[in-house]
Amino acid sequence: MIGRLNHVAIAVPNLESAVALYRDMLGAEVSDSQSLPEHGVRLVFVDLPNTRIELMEPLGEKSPIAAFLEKNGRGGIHHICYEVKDIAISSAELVAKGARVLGDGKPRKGAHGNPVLFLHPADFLGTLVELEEVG
Ligand SMILES: CC[C@@H](C(=O)O)C(=O)SCCNC(=O)CCNC(=O)[C@H](O)C(C)(C)COP(=O)(O)OP(=O)(O)OC[C@H]1O[C@@H](n2cnc3c(N)ncnc32)[C@H](O)[C@@H]1OP(=O)(O)O
Ligand SMILES: [Co+2]
Repeated sequence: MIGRLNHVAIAVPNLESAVALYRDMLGAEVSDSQSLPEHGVRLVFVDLPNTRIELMEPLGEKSPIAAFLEKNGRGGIHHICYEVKDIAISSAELVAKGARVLGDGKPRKGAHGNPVLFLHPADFLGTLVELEEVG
C-alpha cells in the first residue's frame, strides 16, 4: 500500500526563522510560502533530493499546529506523509483493518493539490501519518 516518503512535516512557531535556518544554515532550496486556511497552516516545502520537509506555522485559532505547539512549544516533527496510488482504496483497506481515519474520513485537497487524509497517531506508534495520492 504505502510507497515513497512524500514529506516529513515540522511544526514551527515562526516560519520565517525556520526558512532562514534551512536556507541559510543548511543551504537548502526552499519554496515560496503557501497559506492554506482550510488546513490551518502557512507552509513552505524544503526540496531535498529524495523527499521534502514541510515547515508549517499555525494559521488561525483552530489550527491543529497551534494545538500541537501548545504542547510542544519549540515545535518538532508533526507528521510523516507516505504516497499511495489510490487513496480511496487505501482508506477503505485501512478502515477494514481497524485503523481510524481522522476528520470526516473523506480525503481533502493537500498542498500539492492531491487528495490527502490523516490516520490517528494512536494507531501508528504515536506518529501522525498522512497519506497523499500520487498517481
Ligand atoms: C497542508 C496540507 C497537508 C499537506 O498537504 O501536507 C498537511 O500536512 S496539513 C497539516 C495539519 N493538519 C493536520 O494535522 C490534520 C490532522 N490532525 C488532526 O486531526 C489533529 O491534529 C489530531 C492528530 C487529531 C490531534 O488533535 P488534537 O486537538 O491535538 O487532539 P489531542 O490533543 O486530544 O491529541 C490526541 C492525541 O494525539 C496526540 N497527538 C496530537 N497531535 C499529534 C501529532 N502531530 N503527532 C503525534 N501525536 C499527536 C496527542 O498527544 C494525544 O495523545 P494522548 O495524550 O496520548 O491522547
Ligand atoms: Co503534510
